Amino acid sequence: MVFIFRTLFAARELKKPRGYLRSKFLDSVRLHVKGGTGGTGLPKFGGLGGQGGCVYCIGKEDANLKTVMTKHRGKTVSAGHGEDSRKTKIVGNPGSDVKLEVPLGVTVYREDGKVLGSIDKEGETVILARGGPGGTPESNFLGHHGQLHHIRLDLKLIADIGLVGFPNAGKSSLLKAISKAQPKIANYPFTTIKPNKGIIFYKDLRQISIADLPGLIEGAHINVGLGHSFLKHVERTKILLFIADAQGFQLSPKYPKRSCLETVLLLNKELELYNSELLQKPAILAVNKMDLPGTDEVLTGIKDAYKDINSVLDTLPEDVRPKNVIPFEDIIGISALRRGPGIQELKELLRRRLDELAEETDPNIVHPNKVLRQSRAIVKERGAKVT
Ligand SMILES: Nc1nc2c(ncn2[C@@H]2O[C@H](COP(=O)(O)OP(=O)(O)OP(=O)(O)O)[C@@H](O)[C@H]2O)c(=O)[nH]1
Repeated sequence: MVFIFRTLFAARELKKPRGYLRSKFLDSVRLHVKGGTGGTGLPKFGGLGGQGGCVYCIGKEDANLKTVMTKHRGKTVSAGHGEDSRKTKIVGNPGSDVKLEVPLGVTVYREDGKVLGSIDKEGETVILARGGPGGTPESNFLGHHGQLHHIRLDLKLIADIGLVGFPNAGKSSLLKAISKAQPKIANYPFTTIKPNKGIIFYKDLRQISIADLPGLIEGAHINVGLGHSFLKHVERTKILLFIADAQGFQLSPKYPKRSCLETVLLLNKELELYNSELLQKPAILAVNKMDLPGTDEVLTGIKDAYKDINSVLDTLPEDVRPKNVIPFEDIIGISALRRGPGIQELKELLRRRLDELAEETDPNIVHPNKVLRQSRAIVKERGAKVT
């Protein structure tokens, strides 16, 4: 009997979390960092102590937070102390700096929530803890301690396009169809449990990055499903690409079945509840699985609905209605499976829209969309004109 219990308990203890849940992706790391102490001066000769070294992070394209974590887990990352002043070396050498290589898209937060800086480009640096100054006559020749901080490195993927959709909509299939990424594809929700990033290559060597974010579901903003933990990655993308299953979505029999239009509005609502500023980003809607029967009518229905979406909203259940509806720049039908129809068109469209956006944000170019967006913002600010 005892043997049976022991064996059973041992088996339970040894059981590791399922492979697909053991994600290698880390998007937040906490560290304890300490700048070096300044060296002591030499009063007899007026010698100055060396400055303590700094701990800083530097942007590197292929770095990841997992490596930072494994290297420094449970330890204080400390820079070297400044050298004391000596008879033979009146000014002490500065302490050695410690450099942490971090991926692009990292924001550094201090323990009190203050943002120390962010890393968006290769080689960009942010000081995490400064070294203390060396001893001088003003400080009685005593070196000062370096800064000591608990910091958080928070990664938000930087991509040109952010792919958002409900589980099973075909995000991974689309990523695979238009880029060289190899995401996991399966016919059950939540196959994607970590963000995937792919690069779309064009014949003229142009490259566009696209991030596939794990499936959102109704209530993600209150942490239902995988919650909104991955929604932050949308913040640093330039264009949002919504993908919806033309057949609609039902998470399980206890949840209501949502039509394709309802899933799009629910996605809109989840983004709005997470951060309403996300709705200002240019957005494209791709209705997927157009190879299946009856989907042409669904696409036409959605295009018609978006011609006057506010009147359609009144006919829909209250729980799917967002306060502000995203004005999609394009609505396109695609079939992501086996690079079906619409994929090439979507690839070109993404490129065109990104180019237009770049022109819009260039202050030297007056682009019609820029004028339109600005006038929309003015109307919002001042309210509608009553005549
Ligand atoms: N018929 C058809 N099936 C598709 C198409 N695109 C994707 N699928 C199928 O839909 C299912 C889900 O596809 P995925 O690409 O894994 O969907 P996902 O949105 O990444 O799903 P999550 O990982 O759960 O977020 C798979 O069985 C795909 O084969 C399509 O264009 N046509």
